[in-house]
Order: sequence, then C-alpha cells, then structure tokens
Amino acid sequence: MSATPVVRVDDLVLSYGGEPVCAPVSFTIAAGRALALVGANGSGKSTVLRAVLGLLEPVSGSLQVLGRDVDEREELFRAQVSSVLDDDAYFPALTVAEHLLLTARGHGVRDPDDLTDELLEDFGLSDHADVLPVALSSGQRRRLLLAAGFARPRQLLVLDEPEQRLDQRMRAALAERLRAETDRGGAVLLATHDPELLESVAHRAVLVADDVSRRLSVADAARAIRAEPPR
Ligand SMILES: Nc1ncnc2c1ncn2[C@@H]1O[C@H](COP(=O)(O)OP(=O)(O)OP(=O)(O)O)[C@@H](O)[C@H]1O
Repeated sequence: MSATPVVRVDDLVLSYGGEPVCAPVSFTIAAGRALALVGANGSGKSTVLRAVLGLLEPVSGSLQVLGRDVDEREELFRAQVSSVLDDDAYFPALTVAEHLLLTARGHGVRDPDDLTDELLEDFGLSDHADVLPVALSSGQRRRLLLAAGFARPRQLLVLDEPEQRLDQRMRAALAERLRAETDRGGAVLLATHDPELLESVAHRAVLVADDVSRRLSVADAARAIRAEPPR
C-alpha cells in the first residue's frame, strides 16, 4: 500500500469571495479508509468537498489528491476520483440503464453491461431500468446518481450527504457498499448528518465549524450529530 495519502488537506481556507466559510480544515485520508465531515447546516462541509474535487480554488492552505495538486480537468484525476454531490444532475433523455452504461463505457470499464446489471440490482432500480429520470421518485433519482458514482473506476469516492432521500433499507445497503469500498482499498470522503451511516462506514471524522474545525473520533462525531438541533 502506498504511503502517499489519497487526500492531504492542510490548513485549507475557503471562501466564496468574502469571509472564510469555516475555520481552516486539515485532514488526511489513506487508502482503505473513510473520513466523514460533520457539522451543522451551512458549516462548510460541501464547500470542503467542492475544493477537494477542484471545483473551488482555496484561498490558502494546501490540498493534494494522490500526491498531486487538484485539477479536475485532468484525465488522470477523473480516472481516480468519483463523486456524487448534492445535486440532481442527470440527462433527461437517457434511461436509468443508459445513464449507468454511458458512465461505465465513458470511463473505460471492461464489462459495462455486467456492472450496469449489478448496480441496477443493488440500488433497487432493475424494475426502472428503461425509465426516464422524470418518471422516478426523488429517492429513486438519488439512487441512480449514487449508482452512477459506483459505475466508474476510482481510488477516491467523494459523497455529499449520500443518505439524503434514501429509505432505511437503501441506507443500510449503501453502508455495506461503502464498507466494501474501503475493504478493497478505496478511500471515501463523505459529508453526512446520519450518525448510523457515520458509525458503520467512517474510520475518522472532522467537525467543520466557524470557530475551530477539528478532528474527532467516530463516536464523538456521532454524538455531535445527535446533538444537532432537529432539522
Ligand atoms: N455558491 C455559493 N456562493 C456563496 N456562498 C455559498 C455558496 N455555496 C454555499 N455558500 C455558503 O457557504 C456556507 C457553507 O455552505 P455549505 O453548503 O458548504 O454547508 P454544508 O455544511 O454543506 O451545509 P448542509 O449541512 O446544509 O449541507 C453557507 O453559509 C452557504 O450559504
């Protein structure tokens, strides 16, 4: 296993043009490990994920993915990093199965048809394989986007609140998939408000906050989530 962390973030400061979004953030993620970002609504978790994905230029601090500066346009970066953000990004004129096939083929997966069948099954979408996204429920659309995140090669998987809109059964299936991901040596960075997902998947956590962003054990991070005011 390589000694270079999959993600290294040191004193990262991020802003949308004004004040910093949160206190400086530092963490590393090794291969085979999952790190969760926790914190209240608006604390800056998605912003940190956007920076790791090269979608937001840091104000200061350093950020490397697989030992290199982040450039999301690079083919190598796109071959190593898969992400599912908090948006509803899909092609309205492609069916569920076509989305997965397009993603797998576009990224050079060797058996795109087999992988598509497996993902349709695992994400409970087999009965909707030939359906357009507009005819899916919001939870089913979320499953499709998550399935697409698993349809491409990756060493790092970045997920923004993947639990959103999923029922309990699908959350449990997702947790199992993420554990398999780290078991096979993949790294996972996720933002979450789900203490059970956190406890079953993450090895470490970082609390993102405006005063001090700090590393937490998974148990303390789960406690911090459970202490959040109800949404
Ligand atoms: N595109 C943007 N332009 C300006 N400000 C933004 C933008 N996106 C987010 N923000 C602000 O940055 C702060 C952090 O937002 P972010 O989405 O990172 O929070 P979060 O921790 O992911 O929240 P949540 O738990 O609600 O998803 C918020 O105050 C938000 O209003």
